[in-house]
Amino acid sequence: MTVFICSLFLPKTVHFNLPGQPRRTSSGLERRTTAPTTTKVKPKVTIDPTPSLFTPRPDITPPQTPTYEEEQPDPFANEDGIRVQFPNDLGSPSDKISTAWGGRFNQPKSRANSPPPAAIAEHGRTVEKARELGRQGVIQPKPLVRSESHDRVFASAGWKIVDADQGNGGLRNAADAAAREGKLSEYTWVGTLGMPTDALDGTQQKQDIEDTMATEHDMLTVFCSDKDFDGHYAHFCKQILWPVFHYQIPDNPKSKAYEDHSWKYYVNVCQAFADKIVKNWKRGDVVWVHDYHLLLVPGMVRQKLPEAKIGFFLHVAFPSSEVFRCLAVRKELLEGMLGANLVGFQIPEYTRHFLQTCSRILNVEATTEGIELEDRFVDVTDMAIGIDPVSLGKHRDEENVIKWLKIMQERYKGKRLIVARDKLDHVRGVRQKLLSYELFLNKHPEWRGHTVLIQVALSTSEKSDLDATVSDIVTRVNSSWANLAYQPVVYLKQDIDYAQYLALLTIADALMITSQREGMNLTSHEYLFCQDGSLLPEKKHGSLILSEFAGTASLFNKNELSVNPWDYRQCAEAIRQALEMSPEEKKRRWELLHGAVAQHTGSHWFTEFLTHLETSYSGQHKRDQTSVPRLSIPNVVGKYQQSKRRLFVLDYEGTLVSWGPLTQIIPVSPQRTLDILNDLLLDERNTVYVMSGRRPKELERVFRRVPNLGLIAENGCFVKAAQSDEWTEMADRTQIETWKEAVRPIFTYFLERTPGAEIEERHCSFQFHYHGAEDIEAAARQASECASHVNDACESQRVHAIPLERSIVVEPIDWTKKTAAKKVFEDMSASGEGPIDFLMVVGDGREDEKVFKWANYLGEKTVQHAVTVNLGSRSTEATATVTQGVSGVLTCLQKLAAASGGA
Ligand SMILES: O=P(O)(O)OC[C@H]1O[C@H](O[C@H]2O[C@H](CO)[C@@H](O)[C@H](O)[C@H]2O)[C@H](O)[C@@H](O)[C@@H]1O
Repeated sequence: MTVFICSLFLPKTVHFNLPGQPRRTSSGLERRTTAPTTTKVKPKVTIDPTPSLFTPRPDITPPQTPTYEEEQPDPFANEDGIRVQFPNDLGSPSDKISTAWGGRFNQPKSRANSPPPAAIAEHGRTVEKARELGRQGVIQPKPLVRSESHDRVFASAGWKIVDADQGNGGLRNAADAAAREGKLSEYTWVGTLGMPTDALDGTQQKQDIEDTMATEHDMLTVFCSDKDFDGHYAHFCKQILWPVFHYQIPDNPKSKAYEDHSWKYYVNVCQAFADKIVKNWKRGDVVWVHDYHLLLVPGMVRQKLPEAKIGFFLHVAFPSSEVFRCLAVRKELLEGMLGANLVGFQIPEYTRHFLQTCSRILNVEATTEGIELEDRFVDVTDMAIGIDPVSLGKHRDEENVIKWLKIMQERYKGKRLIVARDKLDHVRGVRQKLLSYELFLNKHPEWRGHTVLIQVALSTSEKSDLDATVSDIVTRVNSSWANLAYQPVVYLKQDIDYAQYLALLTIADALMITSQREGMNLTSHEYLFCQDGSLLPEKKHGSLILSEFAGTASLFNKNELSVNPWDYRQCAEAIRQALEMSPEEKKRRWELLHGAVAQHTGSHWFTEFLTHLETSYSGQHKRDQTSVPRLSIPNVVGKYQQSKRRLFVLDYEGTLVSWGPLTQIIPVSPQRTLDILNDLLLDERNTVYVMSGRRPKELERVFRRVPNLGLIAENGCFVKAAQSDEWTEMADRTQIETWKEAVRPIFTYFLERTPGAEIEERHCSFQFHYHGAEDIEAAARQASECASHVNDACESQRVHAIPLERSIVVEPIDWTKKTAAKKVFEDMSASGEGPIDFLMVVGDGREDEKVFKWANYLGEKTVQHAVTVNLGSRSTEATATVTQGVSGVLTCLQKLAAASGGA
């Protein structure tokens, strides 16, 4: 069994050694597909000449920026040649995000802009459209900078597989840790190389790269055209999904979240992933798809492989349904995700949002466990990712980190340091942080000259005014309070290497995260780890200032200094608190925070998800109609004859008679049904209950000619015991009346806006029917809105609105067919007439599933023979099915009644 870990970027990519260009020399041999061109003497090239802030002292030599004059070790690899996975939330330090895709000198350039996007070309308005988009801030593909000779150079260049600097470091670290701990044996990554590949089309080299990735690195390479990748990643992911998932509200005039041509590229890339998976999948394999880049993949794979075990995990936030519903392709995205057997989120808030969004937009039933689709159930859960303390510990103790610590100790002697490393995009809240720091210095003159904010800011492809705004604030703060010996803000608009990063986290007095939204934030975990005092005992247990909008906050129980990044006063106060907190208080908080980090490791997350997926899959698989065996009548007859006390719980419409809409006058029960029930009741060992959504009076009328029959009405809210004329109201009347008062005006409101719809009120439920509506589609939208309103308004009242076929029903959560059946069973068991040793439940609907589940879980000790039978087409908890519908059920009951005589 192989686990396919599907993520947009593979952990490895290709480095080309071009003539006259620096040679990269991390692990792996250089390969050459075609004959090498003559290599001239290589000029000395220095990459990434990070200007140092720190004045080197003769006695302390800072680690040098590596050059490529000679074969150099990978500057980001450790001694074993293993490349360090840099901070989980941001990617590698060498990853200049703006130039990452198609911008590296040692990888081909993109053909993305040639020809122009179809939608633009089709309208014949290329220039005009481009200008218009430009005015709106949309980044258009840059002019083509490659040529045929460019392609030839790459096609004949030597190449090697190297560790990639793009992608989700948290995921990779978690997979590595799980594998190291022996919890993950066979796995294969599926992803792209994170570089343009059009230039390699038709070359042997492309095939060789694909083969090497597969055979030597267990990685399946997904190739897509540069145009598809660019439209998918730079546009649809970055301009539409990323902002919307992080609450950059599309109503904002600057929002780019409109429906545009990039959707089709998103579809194409997802399809390329799905095709690759389908081609390589074998029965029993697990497909685990990651993050917002690949939302459609689970659905696409499910279409081709209905049996596949598919998990999906969203690493970023999932917004409230009010924000998500602004996406033009909202349905498609949700349906794509629901192709999985298990959908996972970082924290409960995102899970809640997703369940609510599905219920509102897709009009499906959402329970706390997941989503009930027509033909299957999708489990939904949350489990927070974490870091890998073992490998982090190793890196933290490396010589380079210690060197940098010394440098910084010297440079910032006597200063208190607040540190941060963020992507410079709006959602990370760097602007808010700087403004809060400015306010802090204004309010607390005593801290001027003694505190420094070190902000590392990584550029992004997002061209925005944010860059300028942030630089202005930095200049303003520095010009207000700096002097020759002091600079209050050190602002690095570039990345730092891994050793510097770990040194920064170790020497800090506080880490400040002010994300406006963030899926998780593992930088804070790494910081807490580095604050254990093992390298710098005098700098330990530093404070964590953390936005309440970062997913991580939900793990920390407010032991961090929790802030709302928009509340500058609160943030400024948190800085003061962090700096002035007593050592005891810092220690107390750190221990609790560190405990949470140690408990939620990446490896734990990884294995927990796969275990949950296994359970979800087997549960769901068991319920798939095709895998539930046909009811064997001889077998049931055998059990029936062995038993002394029997209970039958039989659904009415759809099971004992053909189904009729609840609003219609109840059909007269066919004589055959009544006769069979009477035959069954001739045997004194039998007790028979019929359960229905109908009102008590209706059931009484229908079954008046079946004396001694027990009845369960209104889906479990009323029970009439067999041999009794009295109804017992199971539900709490006051509670019912209270929520009905809240629901009534909501129903009336939507009724007025849905011509042709009608409301049906029962004792314990309300139903909004729209099968007679003039415009069914509009009515379905109104009904789903109505259900959301009811669910919001009555959240605390133990009632829920559920979409049904052309209606929604609002009914209590605590009284169901299951609770009624259970009560009947318990009362009979307590009656002193001996245990029930035969229980048969037959039904066809959603409500009956709960009864099946209850009956199956009773176990042999409680009831020797429990038979649960489903005759619907849905996935089911029942242990058997009948395929001939009502007639099949009646035949079975008839045979049982006949078998009584022979007992
Ligand atoms: O920038 P992208 O290539 O689109 O990827 C988005 C980010 O993905 C990763 O971060 C996300 O996952 C982290 C681990 O689960 C989580 O802590 C974080 O909040 C998420 O945003 C990746 O680590 C980042 O570098 C990417 O920017």
